[in-house]
Amino acid sequence: MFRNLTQRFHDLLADVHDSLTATALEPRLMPMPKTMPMTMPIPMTMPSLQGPAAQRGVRSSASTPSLRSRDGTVPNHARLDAGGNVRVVVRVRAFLPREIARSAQCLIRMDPLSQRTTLVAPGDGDADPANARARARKATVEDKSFTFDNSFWSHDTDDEHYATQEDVYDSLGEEFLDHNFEGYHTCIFAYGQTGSGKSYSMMGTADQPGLIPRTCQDLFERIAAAHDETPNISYNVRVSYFEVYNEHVRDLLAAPPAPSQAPYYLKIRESPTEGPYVKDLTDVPVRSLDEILRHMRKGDQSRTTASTKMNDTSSRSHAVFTIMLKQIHHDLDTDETTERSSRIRLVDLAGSERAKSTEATGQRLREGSNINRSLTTLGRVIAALADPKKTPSKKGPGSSSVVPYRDSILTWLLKDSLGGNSKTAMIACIAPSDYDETLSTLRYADQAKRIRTRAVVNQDSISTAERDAQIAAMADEIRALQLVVGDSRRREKDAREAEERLEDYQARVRGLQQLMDERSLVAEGKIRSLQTENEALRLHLKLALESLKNPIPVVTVREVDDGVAPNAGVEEEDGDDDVTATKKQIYRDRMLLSPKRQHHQTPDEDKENHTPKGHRHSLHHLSPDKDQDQDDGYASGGDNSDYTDTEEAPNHYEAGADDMHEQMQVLLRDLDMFRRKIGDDKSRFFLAAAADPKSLKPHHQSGNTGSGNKESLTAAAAVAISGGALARRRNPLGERSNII
Ligand SMILES: Nc1ncnc2c1ncn2[C@@H]1O[C@H](COP(=O)(O)OP(=O)(O)OP(=O)(O)O)[C@@H](O)[C@H]1O
Repeated sequence: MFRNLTQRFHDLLADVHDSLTATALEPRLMPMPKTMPMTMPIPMTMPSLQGPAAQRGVRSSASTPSLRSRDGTVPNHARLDAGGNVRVVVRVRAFLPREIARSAQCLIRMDPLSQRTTLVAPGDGDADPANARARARKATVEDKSFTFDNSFWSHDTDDEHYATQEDVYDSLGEEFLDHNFEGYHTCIFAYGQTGSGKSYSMMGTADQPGLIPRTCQDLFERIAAAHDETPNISYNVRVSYFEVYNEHVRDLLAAPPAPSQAPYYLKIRESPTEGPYVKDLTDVPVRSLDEILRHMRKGDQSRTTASTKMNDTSSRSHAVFTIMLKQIHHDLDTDETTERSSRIRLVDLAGSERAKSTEATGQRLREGSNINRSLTTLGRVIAALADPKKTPSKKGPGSSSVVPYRDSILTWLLKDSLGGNSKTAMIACIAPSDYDETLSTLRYADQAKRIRTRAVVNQDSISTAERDAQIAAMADEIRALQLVVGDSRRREKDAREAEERLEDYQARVRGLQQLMDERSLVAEGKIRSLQTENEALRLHLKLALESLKNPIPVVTVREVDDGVAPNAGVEEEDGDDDVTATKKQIYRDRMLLSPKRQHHQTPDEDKENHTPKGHRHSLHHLSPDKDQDQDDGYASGGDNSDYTDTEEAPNHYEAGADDMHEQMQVLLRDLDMFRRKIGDDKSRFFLAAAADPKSLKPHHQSGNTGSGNKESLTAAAAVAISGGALARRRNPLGERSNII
C-alpha cells in the first residue's frame, strides 16, 4: 500500500511538472552545455580553467552543489521556485602577510554539513590589535553562529574543504547562469569589510579568475553549445560596466576623460518597466568570450582603486558589471517566436572601513565616508526588505513600509535586484581575524537571508499571425515615417530654395535702391540747376520787362537845342544796331512828343514813365506841364520855332508822316528781329538746360557764384535791356505785351 501511495505521489508530481513545464518554458530553449563538447577556445588568461582543477568535481564541503545537475538538465524545482529568498553565502579568506606578521588568530569556524559559520570571540591569547575593542568588551563578546546557503572555507588551501574560485562559481555562479537562461534577472553582489576578499571573489586574479570571468566563459560556452544543438535559437549579448564613486556614476567602458578634463558622471533615470537605470551608459554588444573579457579588463583598469593600510589595491567604488542576455527562439512547428531577456548583474561593492583601521586621510577619508554611508543605506534597505513589519511606514501602522532605496545611488540602482524582479545572491566576504567587522558582516548577511524577491521569467511569445501583424504594423510605420522624412526633406529643400530666392531678390532690391538713390541725387542736382536757371531766366525776363517798361533813351538835349539833325543828339556806339535804333527812336520821340501826339499817350504809359527815378529825368518831357513850363528843346523847337508859318506846316507833317511810316517799317523789322533773338535766347537757354543741366551749374558751383552769376545775369540783362529798350522804342503804340 505504501508503495502504491509513493507511486501515486510520483505520478502526480510528474503530471504537475509536465503541465507546468508546458505552460512555462519551451524545453528546447534550454541549452545544456555540459553535455556538449567544448567548442569555445579557452583564453590563456584563465589557466586554471584548463588545468586539473577544471576537471575535478565540487569538493568544497561547505557548499551545496549547483541546482543544475551535472548531466546538464535543470532540476524542476528550480524552475518552479520563481520567487524566493536572497541566497546568501559566506566566504572566509586566507591570512594576509600583514595578519601573519602580527600573529593574528583565525576566529572563523565552518561546518561543511550544516553550512554553519561560527565567529569565535577573541580569547586571552589573541593579541591582534584589530580585536582590542572586542577584548575590551570581553563580558559581552561571545561566539556567534549563523547558517547560510553556503559557507565557503577559503582560509587554508591545505584543508580538504578548501573552496577554490571554481568551487564558488560551480556552487553559485553556475546556478545563477541557469536562471538567466531560464529568463530570470539575477544579481550577485559581494559584501564585506575592506580587504576581506570581495574583488578576489568577483573578479579574481589572472591565474585565479573569479565569478565574473567564469560567468562570461560559461555563458559563451553554453551559447556555442546551444547553437550546435538548436540552430533556430539566436542569442544576443550586451555588456555594460559602471562604478558608483563618491555617489556619482562613472561609465567604465567609455573612453576616460583627459587628465585636464573633469570626470563625466552619468545620470540615473527610472523607467516604469525596467526600474532605475543609468542614462547614456555604454552598452556594448559582444559576440565572443575574448570580446567580453576585453571589455571587463578595460573597465576594471578604469575603476578607482587606491592603496590603504588595509588593502594595497582597495576598491574605492562600487562596481557593477552587467550582462544582458537575449534568446530568440523560433519554433518551426508552431511558427511561433519566443524571446527571453535576462540581466546578469555582478556587483563588487567597496568595503566598509574604519578610518582608524585604514588610517585614511584627505581624499581616502572622504571616499571611506561615502562608502560607509552608502553601505549603511544598503543595510537599512536590507533591514527594511528583510523585516517589512518592523520598518516604520510613512503611511502609518499596517501599511507597507517604505524602503529607503533612494537614500543612496547604490541602493537606488540595485532596487530591482534587492527587492524586485531578480534572483539575488550575496557573497559575504569575511577576514579571518577581525571580530567586530566580521560580526557586522555576518549580521548583514543573516538579515539578507530573509529578503524575498519576486523574480519572473522575462519572456514574450508571439504567434506567426501576431508577428506578421507586428511586421505589417512596423512596415506601415516605416512607410509613414519615410513619407514624413521625404516630406520634411522636400520642405527643407523648398525652404532652402525660397531662402536663396529671397536673398537674391533682396540683393536686387538693394541694387535698385542704390541706383534709385544715385538717380535721385542726380535728379536733385538737375532740379537745383533748373531752379537756378529758372531763377536766372526769371530775372532775365524781369529785367527785360523792366527794360521794356522803362526804356532808357540816350538823349542829349543840348544837341537838339542846337538844331542838330535828329540823329545828332544820340550818343554813338560803335557798330551797334541798337544804337542806330536808339537814335531813330529819339527822333521818333521828338516827332511823337509834339503837342498833337501827346493826346494819344495812354494813362498807363504816363504812369509807367513816372516810376523809375532815373528815368523820370529823361522822360519828364512827356508831362504837358513840363512842356509848357520848361524849355526842353522839344516843344519850343517843334511848335514855335520851326513851324510858325501855318501853310508850311501840313507839308511838314506829311513829310514827317512819311518819315514816320518809313521809320515804323524799320522799327517793325527791328522788332521782328528782336523777337527772333529773344526766341533764340529762350530756346538756346532751355535746350542747354535740358541737354546738360550741369553746363549751367558753374555759375553756382564754381565758388565764384556771385561774380559768375552776376556776369551771366548781367549779360542776360544787357540783352534783355537792349532788346527791351528796342522793343519799347519800337512799340510805342501799345504792342508791348506781344514782344516776349
Ligand atoms: N580566498 C582568497 N584566497 C587567497 N587570497 C585572497 C582571498 N581573498 C582575498 N585574498 C587576497 O586578499 C587581498 C584583499 O582582497 P580583495 O582586494 O579582494 O579585498 P576587497 O574586499 O575587495 O577589499 P576592498 O574592499 O578594499 O577593495 C588581496 O591581496 C587578495 O588577493
